[in-house]
Amino acid sequence: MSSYRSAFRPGLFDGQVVIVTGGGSGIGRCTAHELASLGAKVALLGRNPDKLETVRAEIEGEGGEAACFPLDIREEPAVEAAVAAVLARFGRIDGLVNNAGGQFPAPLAAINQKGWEAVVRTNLTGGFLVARACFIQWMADHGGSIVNIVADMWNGMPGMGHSGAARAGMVNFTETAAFEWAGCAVRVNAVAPGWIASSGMDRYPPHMRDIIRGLAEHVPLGRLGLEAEVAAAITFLLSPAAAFISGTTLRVDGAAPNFKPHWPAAKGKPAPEWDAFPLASKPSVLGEG
Ligand SMILES: CCCCCCC/C=C/C(=O)SCCNC(=O)CCNC(=O)[C@H](O)C(C)(C)COP(=O)(O)OP(=O)(O)OC[C@H]1O[C@@H](n2cnc3c(N)ncnc32)[C@H](O)[C@@H]1OP(=O)(O)O
Ligand SMILES: NC(=O)C1=CN([C@@H]2O[C@H](COP(=O)(O)OP(=O)(O)OC[C@H]3O[C@@H](n4cnc5c(N)ncnc54)[C@H](OP(=O)(O)O)[C@@H]3O)[C@@H](O)[C@H]2O)C=CC1
Repeated sequence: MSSYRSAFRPGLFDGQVVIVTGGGSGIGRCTAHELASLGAKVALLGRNPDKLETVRAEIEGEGGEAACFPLDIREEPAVEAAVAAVLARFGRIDGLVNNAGGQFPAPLAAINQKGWEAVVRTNLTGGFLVARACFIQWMADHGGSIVNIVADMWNGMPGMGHSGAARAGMVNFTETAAFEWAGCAVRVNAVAPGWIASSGMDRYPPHMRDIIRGLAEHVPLGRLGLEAEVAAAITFLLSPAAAFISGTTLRVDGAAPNFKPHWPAAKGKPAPEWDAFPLASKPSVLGEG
């Protein structure tokens, strides 16, 4: 019996198979737990096999079913082989959570071609390759739902120019795929997290720690988001509740892009009303673990 307290009804994804890239940590791990708690069989994709295996064991320890498929999403043959392996193992693919991603912080002038391409391939090309493989190998004939995780980098993001460009590309890919693949009953949406207290926050260098700790002051809701709050948005978009939603990008950001400096954000980092995932990452940079 899963300890995950999903807002969605038990059994919602019974019999379904969902791929979660970047499923070995953070938002991907949390989403994998939520989907498994709702009955989905989860295919965990990521580079580090040990991280994937840990999450697989967690899910199976809670009564769910999962399997690991290590790969680098930037490598087309590996992506095609992993999707084929998911089909060989589970026999179908109903959903894809294109979550793997990340970047290194650097000003534009300090990013060389190799670095630019490493990040663009991670956050744009890789997502395209996984979506395309799922579409060609299964969804074109059987339908499905794809959720691409992007980032709240609207109007540019200093220090994240490579990632912001890739995420903008992924939003546009989402819009085009939603149209091209609609005739095959494939819905394609994106979720744009704002600042989320995930394991990812501990991957930034020490000189950024004070900046990260101060981010909540620029969020109208006065706090960072939870991994489970992103997972819930993803789960909604995968679910039948979103059957007429395709081509959209759902922001999960506490209204951060609406912040204006003449008006204070909510004070005191209010406790979330709903904390679905007791096992969520506790990023040390935020002093929570
Ligand atoms: C304002 C505060 C925070 C705001 C948060 C904004 C919202 C977003 C949040 C998140 O996304 S949380 C997720 C966090 N997780 C990560 O970011 C993952 C960590 N990053 C990585 O794993 C890697 O950077 C990568 C992006 C996946 C790329 O990995 P890869 O193994 O392919 O690359 P590398 O071999 O490490 O480097 C390749 C190449 O890139 C250049 N480069 C790398 N680091 C830097 C740097 N610090 N400055 C400039 N250039 C860099 C360089 O050309 C590297 O090649 P070599 O020189 O090593 O040959
Ligand atoms: N936390 C936040 O505030 C925000 C996060 N996001 C995005 O949400 C997503 C999840 O981030 P989060 O959980 O916070 O951070 P994590 O760093 O914990 O998760 C990123 C995951 O992506 C995987 N990954 C990265 N590159 C590759 C690759 N080339 N091939 C396969 N897997 C890869 C990593 O696995 P491995 O280590 O095995 O490679 C890791 O599990 C990312 O796309 C992130 O950029 C967007 C906005 C804000």
